Amino acid sequence: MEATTSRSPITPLHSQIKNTNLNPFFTLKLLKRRRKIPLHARCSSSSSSSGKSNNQKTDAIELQKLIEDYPYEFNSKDSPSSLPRPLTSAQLSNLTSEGSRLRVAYQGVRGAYSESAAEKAYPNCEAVPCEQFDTAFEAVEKWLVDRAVLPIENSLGGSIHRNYDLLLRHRLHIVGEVKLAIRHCLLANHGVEVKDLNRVLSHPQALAQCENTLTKLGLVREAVDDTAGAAKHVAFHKLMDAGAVASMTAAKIYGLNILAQDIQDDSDNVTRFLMLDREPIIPGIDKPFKTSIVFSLDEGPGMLFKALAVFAMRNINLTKIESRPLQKQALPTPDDNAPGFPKYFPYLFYVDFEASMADERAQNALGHLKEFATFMRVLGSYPADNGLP
Ligand SMILES: O=C(O)C(=O)C[C@]1(C(=O)O)C=C[C@@H](O)C=C1
Repeated sequence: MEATTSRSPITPLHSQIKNTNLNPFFTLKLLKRRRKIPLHARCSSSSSSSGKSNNQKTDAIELQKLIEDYPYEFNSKDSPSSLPRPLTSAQLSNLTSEGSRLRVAYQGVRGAYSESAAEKAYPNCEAVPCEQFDTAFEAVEKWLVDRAVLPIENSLGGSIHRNYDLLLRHRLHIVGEVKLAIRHCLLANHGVEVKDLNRVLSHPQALAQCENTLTKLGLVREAVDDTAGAAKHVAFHKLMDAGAVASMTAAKIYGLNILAQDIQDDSDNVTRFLMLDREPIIPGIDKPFKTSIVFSLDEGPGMLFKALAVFAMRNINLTKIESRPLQKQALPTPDDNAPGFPKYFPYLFYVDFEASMADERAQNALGHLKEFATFMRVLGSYPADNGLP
């Protein structure tokens, strides 16, 4: 799988994509151009005062190239020479063939477990690094990428709450899940031994998954955005007193030494990732499906019992239940004041159950739940990953 998967040479997508308000067609093409011109490099060179005229010239050339390549996107004000020209079928077929390789957003930098999960979920995809979870959601929403693959729970560390909140705030659909065995290593620069270490850097989930080992070693934990980012930092700054908890892949990429392998507290350390898309998939009954929903209830004795009974009475197995305090900023803005949206009950319940939305039992169960739930949304109905991680 490694050999067939190429990485995006662009620097991680960051929150600047908030300002991208282009139409999807143009954004897709602009992104292809960005692959050749790293975003950060372009920003920093044009902001430096020296060589300003050179930059202006480069910008002009860039704009001219854009006008030539994408005439349909510019009106006569932008391009004095011509009115927009319709797309030719050659341009369209080019786009289709180039676009056939799926671009998949993940959070972190190269070597993160999420990158491996993206590659497992979509073999031969182009994995696109994003700085934050929110950025990955937005990248899909704004058509910068085709899908996102994000962690949702780990067998040792539990739920990734941030992603539960983001699932509600954004309008993406869960179209699949993928489970990945997480095997952590303790990494350090060459020449550094375990006894030299005072501190260790990693993602908070990874630090939590290695709690016993790190406590035994007496290392101070420092949380960073992702495991591979920790490895990169240790290597880049040539730290001699700090190690990183990350994957073997990260060790190879950043040229670090592996001081210890499999340092997670339990050998069965598995993270479940969700595959997200702009459109839902059509649920089937040809293979085992799972459905994820979120709902809220009125306050009162036995309300949750009553809600869960709609599944039990139809012999539907629940695989996960998560309750999250209702946060104003986690609400999907357009529905904020929609009738029936929870105003008083302070919790949202996220439930995964083993049935497809094409299954009559699931439809009846949700119809029943809707009769008394104050809010309900189906987050996705998708094939279950029942294979070995
Ligand atoms: O830091 C990484 O490498 C990630 O991919 C993130 C992440 C997470 O968020 O849980 C993914 C899998 C592991 O459980 C540890 C960290």
